[in-house]
Amino acid sequence: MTTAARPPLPLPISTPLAPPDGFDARLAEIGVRLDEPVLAKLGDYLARLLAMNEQMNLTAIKDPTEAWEKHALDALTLLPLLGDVGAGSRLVDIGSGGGLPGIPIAIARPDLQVTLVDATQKKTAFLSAVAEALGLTNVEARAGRAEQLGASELRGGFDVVTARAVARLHALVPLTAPFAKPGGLVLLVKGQRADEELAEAKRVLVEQGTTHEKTVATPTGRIVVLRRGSGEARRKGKR
Ligand SMILES: C[S@@+](CC[C@H](N)C(=O)[O-])C[C@H]1O[C@@H](n2cnc3c(N)ncnc32)[C@H](O)[C@@H]1O
Repeated sequence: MTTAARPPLPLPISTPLAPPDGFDARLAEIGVRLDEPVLAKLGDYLARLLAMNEQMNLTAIKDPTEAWEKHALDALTLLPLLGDVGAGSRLVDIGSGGGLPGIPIAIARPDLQVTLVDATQKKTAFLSAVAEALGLTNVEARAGRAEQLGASELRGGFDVVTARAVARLHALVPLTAPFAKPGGLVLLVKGQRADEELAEAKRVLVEQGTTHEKTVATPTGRIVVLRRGSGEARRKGKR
C-alpha cells in the first residue's frame, strides 16, 4: 500500500450515525436489504467521513440525513448490478475521494476485494485509516493518478471498475476502462445528463474497447454500465 510507509492518520472521535427513518424502504426501492450490523458499519463510516471532513475537504455534504441519501444510498444503487460478481472478485473505485462509492460497497459485500484509488495522498491516508478503524480487511487504498496506475500492474486486473463524480464520460472512460479485465464491468455513477455524456463519448468508448450495455435509472441518478471487450475488439476499435 502506497501509504504504508507513513504514520497512520489519526481519525477524529465520532459517534456512528443512525439511519434516518424510512431508510430500509429507500433500500427496498433499489432491491437491497441490509442487516443491522451492516447498517451500523455504514453509519460508523459516514460519521467518520463527516468528522474528518472538518479537517480536510472530502465532501460538500455536511448533513447526516443527506449523507445517508446522497452517499450511502447512491453508492448502494450499484449493488444490484453486482449480483453476478462472485466472491473473491476484485473491484477498483477510481477517484474514490472520501471512499465513495467504494467503501459502502466493501461494507455491503465483504466477499469482494476492493481497491480505492485517488490522486491525493491525504485522501488515501484517510481511506486506509477508516478501513482499518472499520475492520474492513477487504479494502486497500492506492495513491496515484489513474492515468499512471492504469498502466501499472493494476492494468486489466479487476472484474469491476467504479467511479463517481470524477469527470465527464469522454474523460472518465480512459481513466477507468484500462483497469478492467477482458469481459469486466465498468460502472459509472452519473446524473441526469448521462445520455448527453454518452453521445459525446461514443468514439472514446470504441477506442477503449468498451461497449455500452445499458444505463440504469436509480432514485439518485443514472448508472452507465460498460463492458470491456476482448483485446481483439480493442484492436479493431483502433482502426
Ligand atoms: C469530486 S471528488 C469525488 C470523490 C468520490 N468519488 C465521491 O463521489 O464523493 C473527485 C476525486 O477524484 C480524484 N481524481 C481526480 N482525477 C483523478 C485521477 N486522474 N486519478 C486519480 N484520482 C483522481 C480527486 O483527487 C478527487 O478525490
